[in-house]
Amino acid sequence: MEAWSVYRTASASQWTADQLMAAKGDNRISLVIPARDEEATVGPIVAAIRRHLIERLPLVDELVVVDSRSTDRTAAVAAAAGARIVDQDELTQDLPPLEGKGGALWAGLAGTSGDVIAFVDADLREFRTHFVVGLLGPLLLDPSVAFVKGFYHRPLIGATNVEPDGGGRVTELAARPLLNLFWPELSGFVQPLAGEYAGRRTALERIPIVSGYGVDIAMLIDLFELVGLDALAQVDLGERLHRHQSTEALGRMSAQIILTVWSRLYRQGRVTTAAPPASALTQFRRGGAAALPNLDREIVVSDVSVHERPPLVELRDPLAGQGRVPV
Ligand SMILES: O=c1ccn([C@@H]2O[C@H](COP(=O)(O)OP(=O)(O)O)[C@@H](O)[C@H]2O)c(=O)[nH]1
Ligand SMILES: O=C(O)[C@@H](COP(=O)(O)O)O[C@H]1O[C@H](CO)[C@@H](O)[C@H](O)[C@H]1O
Repeated sequence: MEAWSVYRTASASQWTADQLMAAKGDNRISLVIPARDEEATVGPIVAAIRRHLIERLPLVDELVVVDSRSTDRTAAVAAAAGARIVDQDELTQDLPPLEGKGGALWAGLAGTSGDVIAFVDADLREFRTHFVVGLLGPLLLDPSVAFVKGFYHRPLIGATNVEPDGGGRVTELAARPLLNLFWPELSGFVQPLAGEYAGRRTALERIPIVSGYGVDIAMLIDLFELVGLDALAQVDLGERLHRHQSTEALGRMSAQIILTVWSRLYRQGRVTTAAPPASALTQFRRGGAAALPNLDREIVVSDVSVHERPPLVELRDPLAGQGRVPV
């Protein structure tokens, strides 16, 4: 891990957008922002990318916000700021639905044409475009890199205080331990669940896309299996501020991540089982109607199952997708 980290860890400050413009060549670059109910933050993110990375310098060729079944004005706000809107369900034709963030990312991949695709969350505060420049650097400067994850310090912004590195709770309590135990080669990734990453289409279209919040860890594991650790990299983007979900919501996210990890272990023959794991999560919420005697809590049961779509190349051409990807 240390050897990999030494030569595959970079900093966004190592290059500028102008340098990347010179290195871009014939590469077309798509930027995809998955967004569910992000009207409060998606506009400034889109506006900054359009202003600095499209209008001032045409580094980004395609800027898409995937409207992930939002119930607010996310699509209108993003369109007004200059993004093309893709509805999460418009491209699925007769495919079974793919829920949650994974479905949004699938729509972003299927609905764009760039040779390189970068993904940025829509709930970022104080977004700056060096996030995108940082992610693109290794891909435009090193043909042996297929996929780049961002990493950053992640303050946890509470109602009354800020915990400097308290963010990334599911990363620290679930994803990092699981990866260290079962894929120690990936233990060098500082933020394995980072929502900011970029990759070559030739790789991203040859892995399955997992639904919900399993998508990020599945992508890292599946790309590691497909292209190898040497083709993966990470870039320091400084600090990331975003909207935090409740502990209850992160419990559901964690369950999806654990089920996704289990599915990879099972697929690789590293675990066998007579009884597959359940897919319902029971949680207990203060207040609400007492559901059982002496249980002064509301019982909340959630379906935390994860599903996946086959690699895009296989959906287009059933015979494609064999073997490792030439990066
Ligand atoms: O069903 C979903 C859930 C999330 N997201 C988006 O995926 C990104 C990361 O999700 P979220 O912020 O909920 O995760 P967190 O950062 O809290 O772990 C955000 O841009 C969300 O708007 C989405 O497009 N569809
Ligand atoms: O890293 C994490 O633990 C979670 C939750 O972060 P916080 O504890 O709310 O800062 O956030 C990430 O995980 C999600 C699942 O992979 C990603 O979809 C998010 O983009 C990422 O922010």
